[in-house]
Amino acid sequence: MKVDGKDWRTIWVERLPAEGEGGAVGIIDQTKLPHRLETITLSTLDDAAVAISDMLVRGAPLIGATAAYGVALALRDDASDARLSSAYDTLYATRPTAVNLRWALDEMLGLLKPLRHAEREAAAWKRAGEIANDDVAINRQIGETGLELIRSIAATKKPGEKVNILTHCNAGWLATVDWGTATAPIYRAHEEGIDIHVWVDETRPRNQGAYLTAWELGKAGVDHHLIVDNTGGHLMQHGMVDLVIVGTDRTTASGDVCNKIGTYLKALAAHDNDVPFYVALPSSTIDFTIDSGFDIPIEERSGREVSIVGGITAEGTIVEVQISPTDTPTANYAFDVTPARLVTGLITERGLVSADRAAIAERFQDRIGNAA
Ligand SMILES: CSC[C@@H](O)[C@@H](O)C(=O)COP(=O)(O)O
Repeated sequence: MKVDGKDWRTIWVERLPAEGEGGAVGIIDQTKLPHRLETITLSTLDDAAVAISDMLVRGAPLIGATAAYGVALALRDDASDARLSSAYDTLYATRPTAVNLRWALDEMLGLLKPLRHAEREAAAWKRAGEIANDDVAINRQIGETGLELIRSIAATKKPGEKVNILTHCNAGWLATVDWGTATAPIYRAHEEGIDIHVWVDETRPRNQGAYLTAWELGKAGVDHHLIVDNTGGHLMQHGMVDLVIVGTDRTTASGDVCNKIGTYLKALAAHDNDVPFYVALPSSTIDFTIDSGFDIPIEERSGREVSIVGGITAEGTIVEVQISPTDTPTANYAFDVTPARLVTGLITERGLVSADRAAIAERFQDRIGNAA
């Protein structure tokens, strides 16, 4: 997406490996947004692993793409089976919930394992690049699917009325390589001149809505308001939300949706108010090995994320402040599960799919066999 007139992706190749020199990957350091747009270079497997676990990159599809490049970086001086397998394990351990991580690592391992050691590094860079490029094309397609939904709602509006969309967390271009999942339909609708407005949940504790989604939408010129996490129910009761679109870190074969903590409460409020609740996802986010959402591992992160909030002072200094008594115990569950019955539909690269086992199996028949 464009930021101040310049085209950006969240991850890119800075240097392919050449004689005697390893490759390198550039990323936007998302821990610095929205106050600073800074990039850093990943040159080693550990750089990639830390970027994922410390959330310099985050969002299920981008975690997958970064892991793929992490494998490529790992093979620089050693392309043995042992190195491949330790790179897999190191990257797999970074974050537990987003299944795109396992998907991307399996893609890499499946391709590289049968190759001769001397062929592996170049093949890894090529496949990681394809995974990144495919993500862009898939999200663009998700945008087309979702655009139809937004168009049909826009057709019911009186002149001057906006289509109001609520989103949670950041399933924007920053969570992918480009376009985003939940935001792709929003950006496409904006491009088409449809009058849209987005309610952006701040998304405590890490504030992906406040720090990232609000920044993205602002840079793209999409009308939006940042709201605190508990506002959605009130807005829905007052007819101020036409549809909810969120992303997902893992959706099961039966259509249960795991996404950022708080998503479930939005789905409940949407259900109670007859507001359509859609989930946008690439098929790499479907875990065909799991049926119930309650079998999905839920990441628990440091309590510091709950008790300490970062921001910028009026003087432009970035600071962290403690918001609770220093000795208050905290709990930090990063994701929750929205049962399929609360999901109106899945917005995918293969069109709109019902959140139920038969519909998912029918649309993604070819993917089921690949499930580990
Ligand atoms: C297109 S991204 C989908 C999800 O990964 C997104 O909604 C989300 O929950 C991100 O969580 P994060 O903890 O920031 O990685």
